Amino acid sequence: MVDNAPGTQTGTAQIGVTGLAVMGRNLARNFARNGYTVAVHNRSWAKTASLVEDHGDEGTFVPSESVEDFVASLERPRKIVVMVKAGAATDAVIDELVPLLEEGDIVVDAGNAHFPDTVRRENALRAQGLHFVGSGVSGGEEGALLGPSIMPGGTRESYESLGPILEKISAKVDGVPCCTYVGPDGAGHFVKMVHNGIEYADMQLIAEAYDLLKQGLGASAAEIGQIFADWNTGDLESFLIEITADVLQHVDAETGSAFVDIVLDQAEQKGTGRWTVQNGLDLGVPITGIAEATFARALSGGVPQREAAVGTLPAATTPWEITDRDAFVEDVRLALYASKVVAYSQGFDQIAAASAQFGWDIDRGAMARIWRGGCIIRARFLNRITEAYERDANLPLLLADPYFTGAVGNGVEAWRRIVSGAALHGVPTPAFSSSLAYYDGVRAERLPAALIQAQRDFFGAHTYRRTDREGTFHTLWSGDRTEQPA
Ligand SMILES: NC(=O)C1=CN([C@@H]2O[C@H](COP(=O)(O)OP(=O)(O)OC[C@H]3O[C@@H](n4cnc5c(N)ncnc54)[C@H](OP(=O)(O)O)[C@@H]3O)[C@@H](O)[C@H]2O)C=CC1
Ligand SMILES: O=C(CO)[C@H](O)[C@H](O)COP(=O)(O)O
Repeated sequence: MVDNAPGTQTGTAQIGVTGLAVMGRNLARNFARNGYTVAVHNRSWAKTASLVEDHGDEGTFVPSESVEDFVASLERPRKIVVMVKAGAATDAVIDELVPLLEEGDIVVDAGNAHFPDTVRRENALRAQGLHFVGSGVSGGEEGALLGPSIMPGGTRESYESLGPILEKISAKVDGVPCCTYVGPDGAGHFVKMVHNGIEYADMQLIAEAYDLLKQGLGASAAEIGQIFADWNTGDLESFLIEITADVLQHVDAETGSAFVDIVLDQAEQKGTGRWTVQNGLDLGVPITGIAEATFARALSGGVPQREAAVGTLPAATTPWEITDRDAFVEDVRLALYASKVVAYSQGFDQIAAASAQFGWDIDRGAMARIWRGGCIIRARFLNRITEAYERDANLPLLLADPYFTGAVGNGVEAWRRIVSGAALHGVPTPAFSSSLAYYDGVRAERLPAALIQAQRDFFGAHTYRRTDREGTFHTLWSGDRTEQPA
């Protein structure tokens, strides 16, 4: 049902959506299907018109051609979801909206904004008496329509009126909404950024598992697709494993080849993975799985370097002769699971570090809970992560939770066989390998970092601490080599 023609002003809409490309269009439909009267607007009229024409019967839409009419069509306090391209487009839309709004109105940026932008925008709107909610939304086109995972930040006060609406349209797992208040200003977009970083790691690990099965067993895409389908019935059950099985079994209509074999092997990105890695460096949190996944995309797209290397750099490997196919498949599965736990453990460390740095007080168990459904990284094992943080909300390392210690410990020998086999036989596994190196690093009783500290003190008088007493020291390396308190 369409409540008004463009240009009329009823002020009856309970929520508004501006930006009606794939995500905004489906979010608007989701609100309408859940019984809300939805004001809809897009910079160019065609998208608004086609939404109303194609889906006007799904609920009550109030379409507007101008921003002024759009704002006027909303009941107060207004709740406006902005779903446009991240960056300058979002600022442009906010700048247009703000002069038309009144104290207490809520602007929700549901795009993939970079969290420092969200902090800036929240400050600016708060100074004008408005609420600004930077909210992560994950689930793609289908999730937006059927129930995404929603990660709203901003003020708690804004969540009191906005939260119930967002919870209603979100995915549900065991009746629990995949939406909760994340924390002040940029917290929601930060959590969405880390979600995407983990998404990169998960996808890279799956791609490496596929490559291992392809190169190790010489298996076809369809055969590997069947292995992934089998894995999806166990601990690895997840949206990404499920779609991987589907993609690998898909045949290109034009050539009759496996679809994956005709796709150019250069992975692109819009940038959320890169932001996650940049932030990991800023916070000093080793998110090696996410970083390797991001760099692996960069390597795949490094055409001049790849052209210079292919056929030039010696492989110097012997063929990987696998005698027990089933045992190899099981080793890859265990290595994938263990590497995946490392990537999530590192991502949750990053959330904890940012939460402490920015005073966000993010509940990591709640984040795992709202990622169980609706989003791209939804997976059975997120239940286990939720349980781990319920056991200990301040868990310093997810890997050290007894469940994960056991699960990863169970696969560690398989993991070593796979990573060493891949190195011996020249199969690139950056995320599997770096995750195992992280595991061995974080569990080591003593690290060679001691030598780095000694070197730093030698060449730059950077000082060091001792294992046997408190204090900071410097050795007179170019003098008599006595030690002095620093
Ligand atoms: N696609 C996905 O799977 C997901 C996307 N997101 C995020 O959601 C947001 C929307 O994504 P998506 O639906 O894919 O659409 P796009 O990111 O392709 O953005 C297109 C929309 O932005 C509008 N727009 C662009 N520039 C401006 C501007 N200067 N002023 C006003 N409007 C502008 C367009 O209007 P017009 O029609 O007039 O050009 C259109 O409505 C993005 O921030 C994206 O990162 C989040 C999760 C998943
Ligand atoms: O936000 C998302 C899902 O939650 C998008 O799917 C994500 O932006 C895709 O990222 P990229 O294009 O960098 O692979």
